[in-house]
Amino acid sequence: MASTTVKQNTIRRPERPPKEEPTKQAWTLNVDRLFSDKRNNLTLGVLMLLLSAGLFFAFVSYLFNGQEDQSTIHAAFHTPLRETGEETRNLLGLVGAYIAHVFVFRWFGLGALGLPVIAFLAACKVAFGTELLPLRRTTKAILFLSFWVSLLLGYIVLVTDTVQDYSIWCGGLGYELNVALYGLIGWGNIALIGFLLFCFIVFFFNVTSLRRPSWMSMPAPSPRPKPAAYNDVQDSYDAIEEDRLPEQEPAPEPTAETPPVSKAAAPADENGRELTLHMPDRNPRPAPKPGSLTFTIEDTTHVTDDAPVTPVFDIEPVSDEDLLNTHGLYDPTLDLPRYQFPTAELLTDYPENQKAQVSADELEANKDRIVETLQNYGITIDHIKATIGPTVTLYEIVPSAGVRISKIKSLEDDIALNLAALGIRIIAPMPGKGTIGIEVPNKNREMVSIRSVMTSEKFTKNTYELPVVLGKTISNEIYVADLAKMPHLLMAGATGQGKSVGLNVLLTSLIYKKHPSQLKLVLVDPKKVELTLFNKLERHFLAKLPDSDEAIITDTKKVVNTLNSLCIEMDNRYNLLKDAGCRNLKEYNTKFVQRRLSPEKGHRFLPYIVLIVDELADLMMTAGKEVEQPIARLAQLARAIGIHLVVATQRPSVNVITGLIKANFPARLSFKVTSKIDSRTILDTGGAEQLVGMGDMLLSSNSDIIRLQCPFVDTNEIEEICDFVGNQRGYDAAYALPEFVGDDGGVSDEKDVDLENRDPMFDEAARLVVIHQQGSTSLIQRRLKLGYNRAGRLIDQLEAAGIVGPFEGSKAREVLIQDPQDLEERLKAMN
Ligand SMILES: Nc1ncnc2c1ncn2[C@@H]1O[C@H](COP(=O)(O)OP(=O)(O)OP(=O)(O)O)[C@@H](O)[C@H]1O
Repeated sequence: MASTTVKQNTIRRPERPPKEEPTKQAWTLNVDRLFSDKRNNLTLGVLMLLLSAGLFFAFVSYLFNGQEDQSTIHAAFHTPLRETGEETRNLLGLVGAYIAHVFVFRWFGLGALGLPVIAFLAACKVAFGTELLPLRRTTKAILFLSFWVSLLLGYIVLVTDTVQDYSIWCGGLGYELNVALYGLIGWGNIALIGFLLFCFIVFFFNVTSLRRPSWMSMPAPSPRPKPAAYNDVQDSYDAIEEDRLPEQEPAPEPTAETPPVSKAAAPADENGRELTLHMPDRNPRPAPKPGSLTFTIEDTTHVTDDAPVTPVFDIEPVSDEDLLNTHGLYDPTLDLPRYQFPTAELLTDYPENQKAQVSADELEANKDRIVETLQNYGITIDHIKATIGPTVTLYEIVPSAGVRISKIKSLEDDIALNLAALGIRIIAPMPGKGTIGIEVPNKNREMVSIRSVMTSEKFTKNTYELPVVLGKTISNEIYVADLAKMPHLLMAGATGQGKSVGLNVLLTSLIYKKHPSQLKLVLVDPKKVELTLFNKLERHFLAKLPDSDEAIITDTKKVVNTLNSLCIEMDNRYNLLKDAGCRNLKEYNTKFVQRRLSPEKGHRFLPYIVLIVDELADLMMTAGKEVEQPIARLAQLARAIGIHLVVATQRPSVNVITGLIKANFPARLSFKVTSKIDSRTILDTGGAEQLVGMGDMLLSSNSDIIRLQCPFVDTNEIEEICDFVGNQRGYDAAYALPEFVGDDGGVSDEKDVDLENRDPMFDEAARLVVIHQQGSTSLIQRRLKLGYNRAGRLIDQLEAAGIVGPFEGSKAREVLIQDPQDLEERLKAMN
């Protein structure tokens, strides 16, 4: 018998991470929570309202009584406060007088009145969540004007030598600056003050050119009634507004120097830059809100009384840089600016004693048995080392020189028998190391809580595109993968081994890391009960077919339609990427964020779409090829455009995981399966049948196989998370996938459309598609702010009226009328 020499037994216990200190992140979360409580907002808002009113009265009162109060304020520090207070004439007493003295007398004079206005607007926003005027922009304007008014009044006070009487009106700032400048440039002061105002207008309103206004060169045309059609066109063009930009940046009110221009549609030129169409407007009305609106003064010399009233389009390109300078980077999260990410507190904090408890005796006994067993088969060992994982302990052995690895592998069953434990897995050799690994399940295993992984730095600081926590490795490291890189995941496992928990963990990771504007989930659940809790995320994270009532797809027929609809979405996205000259979604979105892609050309921020199928076997049984083909197609092509698939099954047999599907899912994950054959089907190797269940799993990616313990997330934790997200303000509806007309038909036939009973928005929709030369439902939906169904009905009516062509799959419908004037005639005839 060969002698066994164990030179050194190293038993390493993984270090416990120190208990986490309350971090800065936790503090931020608390502050976020504070402001997510509407009662706090209301209280703070009302306090701010009172403050703004107080400032206003104090300032106005000071403008009139300030001079008398000045002596009281100076005396306040030398005489008892009560007496001084009684002498104060300010409506808000001594405190009001003092604050006003600083803001009005020392700084801005009359301009200080801007301050209570800013406070009032901010208070309305905090208390009622509404912006009477866009806060940031108005604040900038008011601050400038406060300073400028102080400067102008300072100049007037200086040149009229009335500082004794009127110094309060200009404030110290305006006066002193004028005094300083007067010594240097004398009368040039006023030119400088005027120039300051000019600079402000140029930058604030993004003025790029000064054109000669029409009233300088020709007499004003005599008033003449406009034909009805012209008015209609005008109204509906005005209704067609930029979707988002105006919400952030409102229009300047028209001034005397800037006759209002009505903004027609804004298509893009060949270079993808935005074009603004201006129409002469004879009835001055408030200017439309700007998206790409430029400060342009129209020359209407070509419009004479006799000329037919045809809208004249003046095309003014707005460069990407202008847009970027005016609006900054596009921020998709502004769709839901108040969205709060779910917090760690929603997850259960399990006590420490749930950690793996492997005693020294257990380790020693296992080691002795391994050594003994191997000895029985004539295998000698140089060295053995144990690493305790959450579920299993890995014994790494270095066999003596000359021992064949295949020999050890063939003894797998015997060693397992000797160790009297299920789930022995032998890894011979350990990849990248010259050792052989024997994994032995722990008697008491550790339950890896989802909270422990979600709060780990590895996850919180992770910057992957789609980070998913998969579990803990054998050496207790948290394993986070990037679903975007995987790029799809196939999951298998016999029933009750942890698949559903695994899917929940994956979804939780994504929801914890992504804003609803960045991620959409398509959930397919033929078992009908597994994913129901996620229903509450419908208006935040879910995507569905336009005509579908349920956000979670359970019906096989609908699954087929959804998969095909995703294929259309994929094709649409490829077209957008091609048009933008980008290779993948990340590049495309970066370009869009930098405002280098025009929404008018159909470009939009593209969220990631993750399709989750819980139970492929069911679908393959009922729909076979109808399901297999779109899944394979998506898996093959969709990686670059941000559509990722996670497909789970409890039956990893070859008629479910077909060659076609398998070939396109490089990353595969297996929980415990019932046979070695199943393990081979999913992982191309045995081992998964040896797992010990309850989330014990093997991940195969890039030809490596890693054993992981999946974290545990309970149903009530999922419920808490979904409530937390679902109770926040979301989108109006789930993300609409493109319509797909299956065999059963999805869009109504032309003959069903009753043109006598047209939608009230019919004319507007017609003008929109003609101006854009794009017959797309989503264009109508976006621009006219309609639901998908109504926009779909409108496009059917437009088709029936011969304005757009028939449905063409992923492409927008052809528009059959090119000239807006022809359209007006057609509409008139219809009316
Ligand atoms: N990661 C885990 N940690 C601890 N226990 C787990 C883990 N995953 C699953 N379990 C236990 O196993 C049970 C079954 O898990 P799960 O429902 O996920 O199985 P499944 O594979 O989805 O089964 P089915 O296919 O029948 O739906 C859970 O109720 C839980 O008690």
